[in-house]
Amino acid sequence: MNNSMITIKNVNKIYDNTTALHDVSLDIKQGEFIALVGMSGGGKSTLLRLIAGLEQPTSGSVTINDSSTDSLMRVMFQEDRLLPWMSVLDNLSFGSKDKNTKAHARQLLDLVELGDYANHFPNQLSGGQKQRVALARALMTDPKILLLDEPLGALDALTRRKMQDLILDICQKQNLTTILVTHDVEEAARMADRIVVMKNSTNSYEETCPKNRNVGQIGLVADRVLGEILEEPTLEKQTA
Ligand SMILES: Nc1ncnc2c1ncn2[C@@H]1O[C@H](COP(=O)(O)OP(=O)(O)OP(=O)(O)O)[C@@H](O)[C@H]1O
Repeated sequence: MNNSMITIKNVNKIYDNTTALHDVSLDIKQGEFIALVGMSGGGKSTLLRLIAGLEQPTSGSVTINDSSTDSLMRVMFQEDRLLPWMSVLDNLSFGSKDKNTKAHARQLLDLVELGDYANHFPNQLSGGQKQRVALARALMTDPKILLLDEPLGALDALTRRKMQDLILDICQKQNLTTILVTHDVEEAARMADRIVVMKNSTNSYEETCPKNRNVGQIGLVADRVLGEILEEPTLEKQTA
């Protein structure tokens, strides 16, 4: 049985004179957690945008192997993108008066441990709390695919670590197919089933992470991945 959720086949994405993606192929299984890492400008966010359907490839194909609905996929960004004039609860339910919608929103706030903050406004929350609201909001439509574009980049190390555990726990329990773009190789090694390194706009290196890994294994995987990333010639060398 083919249980692949996302199939990316020979994708190229060219903007004017810039090749953002070159011959990228990737098969992502249902329930798999993928981390995309690599040098700045390597095409990570571009690939995420193509998967989200926000842009189209120049050539090649991105196929989502599920009956497409609007709620299939949700993206979470580095900025929380909450509406400042709405309470936390309304940010999830978009002000809906529907009892079921509100109950679902409250359930999700409990899930992200913010049950007591439903009536707060975004400016009354810490950065980590705002990102937890953003996570709860992303889950409102019961998506099957979660796309995470550096969602923890602005958080301090301790909050970041707690958010990593929370996201992992939710993704596992809800069997979400997840793609995380991150600059933090240790975060990738801690969270992902598979790490894909974008090198010269190509996904030329992959690392499968051991299950139930310990701290030592996380460190080893992170080191190897970092070594792969740093092998890439600098931008100056590429254009020379
Ligand atoms: N809309 C656009 N128009 C023109 N060029 C773009 C556009 N979006 C991305 N690019 C270029 O494509 C390349 C890949 O960009 P992308 O943002 O995908 O990289 P990234 O790996 O996510 O980088 P970072 O880690 O810095 O966020 C870069 O050279 C970038 O300048």
